[in-house]
Amino acid sequence: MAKQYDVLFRLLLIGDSGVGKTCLLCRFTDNEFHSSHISTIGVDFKMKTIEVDGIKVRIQIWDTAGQERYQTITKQYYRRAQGIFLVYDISSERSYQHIMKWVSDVDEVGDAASPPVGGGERVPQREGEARARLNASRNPCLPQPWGTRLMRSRNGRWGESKGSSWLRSMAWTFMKQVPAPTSTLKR
Ligand SMILES: Nc1nc2c(ncn2[C@@H]2O[C@H](COP(=O)(O)OP(=O)(O)OP(=O)(O)O)[C@@H](O)[C@H]2O)c(=O)[nH]1
Repeated sequence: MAKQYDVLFRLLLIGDSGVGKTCLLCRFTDNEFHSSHISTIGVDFKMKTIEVDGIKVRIQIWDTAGQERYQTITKQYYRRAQGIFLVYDISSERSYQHIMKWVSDVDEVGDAASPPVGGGERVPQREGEARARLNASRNPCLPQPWGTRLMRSRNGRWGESKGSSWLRSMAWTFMKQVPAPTSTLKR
């Protein structure tokens, strides 16, 4: 049977419990939103295949539990990921400040970029979105928020633009050993 994709990317979502990681993933893969919060237990994953410049890219996204008690399990997935999304709730300064902690967890197993730094408590949605854009523009290591585009590697475009205005959560990814898509293409 013909291979259903040319290149596979393994990506990971991390961040505090309740910031919207599972929702972000459901919106991306199934275009669905669930208002209930059922905490992820350990890890879960979803896949989606998209076509970029004629290349079939299969994206396998691992959704991790934000709760502390699962971290021994979830950390085991960091090393195998080619990209990691740091997710926070733009209406919660606390979840944003915790991004530092998530980055240092990732640092323990590989490369990481410096996250933006903040202060304060509850942040109004518009301000949170504006800050997210500003932080992304200030730090070239952190690509644009999810609402603008999914991912962009240093070697060129291979992600998909996916605007979701309803999203409070913003995600960034920083690249770790991302291969140029062409190097892994089926010939
Ligand atoms: N209003 C609003 N609510 C959201 C949004 N994203 C997620 N939520 C809500 O936030 C809650 C938590 O969402 P989840 O996606 O389950 O959070 P999570 O980060 O996966 O949580 P853990 O699995 O515990 O780590 C749910 O009640 C969602 O409905 C959003 O963009 N807007």
